[in-house]
Formats: sequence, C-alpha cells, structure tokens
Amino acid sequence: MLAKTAHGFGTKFVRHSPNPGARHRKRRLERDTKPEPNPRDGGSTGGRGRSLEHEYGGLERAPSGASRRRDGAFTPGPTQTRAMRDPDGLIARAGVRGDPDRDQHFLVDDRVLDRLPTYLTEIDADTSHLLEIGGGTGALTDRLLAIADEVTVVERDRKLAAFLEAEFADEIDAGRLTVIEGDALEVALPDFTASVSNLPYGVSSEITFRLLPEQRPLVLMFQQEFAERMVAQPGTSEYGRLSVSTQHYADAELVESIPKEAFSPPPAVQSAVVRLEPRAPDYEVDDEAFFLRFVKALFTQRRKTIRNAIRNTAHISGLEAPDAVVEAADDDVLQKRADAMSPAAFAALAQLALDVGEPGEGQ
Ligand SMILES: C[S@@+](CC[C@H](N)C(=O)[O-])C[C@H]1O[C@@H](n2cnc3c(N)ncnc32)[C@H](O)[C@@H]1O
Repeated sequence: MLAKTAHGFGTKFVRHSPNPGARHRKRRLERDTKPEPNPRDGGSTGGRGRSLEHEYGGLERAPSGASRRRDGAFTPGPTQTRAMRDPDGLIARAGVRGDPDRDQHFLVDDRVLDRLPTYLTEIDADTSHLLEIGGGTGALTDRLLAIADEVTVVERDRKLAAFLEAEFADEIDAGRLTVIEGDALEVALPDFTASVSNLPYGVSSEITFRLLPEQRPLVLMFQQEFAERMVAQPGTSEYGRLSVSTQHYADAELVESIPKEAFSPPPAVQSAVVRLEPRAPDYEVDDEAFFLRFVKALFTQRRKTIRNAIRNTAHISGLEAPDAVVEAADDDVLQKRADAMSPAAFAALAQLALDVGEPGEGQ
C-alpha cells in the first residue's frame, strides 16, 4: 500500500499482512523488544500495549523508536534509556475521556507515538527545545522529553494542564518541562528549536501559520485531506492557496498516514503527519503579506483565467489598478488558471502587481 509524499508516492507504514504466521512472528518480536515497564504505569508492560497490528490488521513493524525512510530502510530512533509512559495508563490516571468537541483525540498507539519524534531526528533537527501544541494527557510529551533537553507544552484544557503538571512534576522540577495552560493561538511562545504536535484539528491551520514564520522544523498531525492539500503540487486538484502558502515557508512532506483507530476517541477521518523543513523560497517578493493575499485572491476564482481572476478579485488583493497588471503581464500567464501556476510564477506576477497595480489594503 502506498502513501502520498511531497515528491510522489512513498512507502506507507500500514500494511495488511497476507500471512497470519508472519503476524504472529511480528508479535513475538515486539514482545521480545519491549522495554522495561514504566513504574508509573503500575508495573504493567505498557497497559494494553495497543498495537496497530492487533487493532486494525497489520502494520509493518519498525524497531522501537525507529522510522522507515522513503527508500524503505529503517532509520535508528533516539536511544531510549527508559520505558515510555503507556498512553492508556496516562488516560486512566488523568481520569478523562477525550472530548471531540474540544479537539481531544489522544494518540494511543505506542508505535505511532514512538515514531513521531524520529521524523525530526532523521533530518538532524535541533531538538534541544521542543514545543508541543495540545499536550493532552502527555503521551507525546513523554516521547519528546526522551530526545530533548527541554520541552514546552501548551494545553488549553485546565484539567489536562493540571494533570500534566502533576504527572510530570519531576521533569518540571528539573527544569526540563514547562506547561503553559492557555490557547496556542494567544499565549506567548518560547524560543523553541522544533515542534512535534498532534494538533487540535479545529484550529490546525491557524496554529500552523503561527508556527511556520518561526522557521523551525515542524512535525505536525492533520486531517489527511488537509495534509494532502498542504503538500500538493501544481496541476493537481488538491493544489491551492494552502499549498502555496505552506510551501512559501518550508519543504512539506506527507510522511505517514494514520488510521482513526490509533486515537481515543477515534476522529471522524484518517489523519496524516506532515514534516515541514524551513527554507527560503526560490523566488523573491518585496511584500510577503501582499504576495499571500494575492494568491488567496486568485484562488477564490480558480476556474477563471488569471486575466479574469486579477480583475475580479481586486477587492481581496487590494489592487487599485488591476487592469494595469493585466496589460503588463505575459499572455501565457494570463491564459492560465490558478491551479496551474507554480509558487514562483505567482511570485513573479505578484511582484509585477506590486510594481504597476497600485496595491492598497485588500482583505
Ligand atoms: C488531538 S489532541 C492531542 C493530545 C496529545 N498530544 C496526544 O497526541 O495524545 C489535541 C489537544 O489540544 C488541546 N487543545 C485544543 N485546542 C487547543 C488550543 N487552542 N490551544 C492549546 N491546546 C488546545 C486539546 O485539549 C487536546 O488535549
């Protein structure tokens, strides 16, 4: 089974084993490599030790904490010197049920949890100060503490923030964890080096566009369809304003699709992990805010030619003289539709619009 990546199609982790014997062997291998239990989990070997294989029919197994690269090889994960907290144990200790109305879908699959930080380590990201948006009951927080010097977690739910403070009291006392209770769209963010977060889906776009300008590596979980639009290339039906705005800041790669059953409670749709590696775009624009507004404007008319879209969307782009832009632009460009324009082509047109189109405020 294949999953989409920014560059085409790559190997997906989730696989159905055609051979039940192989599945048993994989389970045995998993038991043999399980680390010592975390004492906080009451001596269990990781609670239900929930496995994707068991829950939804088979997952190609990577060594604990390791991840699989697009070429199929396993990349070693961070060295784990202690057992990770069991996600089910954390939920039980917190005494909560995830509330979907508050974007609370807790990750309960150990192997997905173990893999998420490796998407940072395999690109050698600086993991000295990791930021997590939406800490929940701390299953991912625990994995981030295993690879970071310092972690800051933002959690809006008062009860969950209080639980994190109690559960991770030792790490807080050691100066390794800071819990910020508040809305990730409003609180002051620390000077983090990278972020790994299972985002609250209701505000995932707003949070992402708060983080992207910080120019730090990000490993973020989204709804699958949203993730596909972020990484989409020109000429595809998924390509749009979200793709251009995301790729303005970073190289975006869909690294893993995650079934609903990996969460408690399961969300309505499948999820996907996107890795965002910051870099400067391969084009220049004098006014970034205008560029992003212009792209937004033109995509509101994605079925029209660029010629008509420039004229019809001046109230959004803020151009006082859209006709002057149409007159100055190449015919080749004017005949295209927005979904055929590369980010660099948008940038060149935006620069022309800045030069001759008398940009004002816009929306
Ligand atoms: C999808 S859950 C992820 C929880 C945990 N990291 C995990 O993977 O199991 C999202 C978390 O974000 C919290 N949350 C929702 N909206 C938030 C906001 N605006 N700012 C900060 N946290 C928020 C929810 O309470 C929930 O704990």
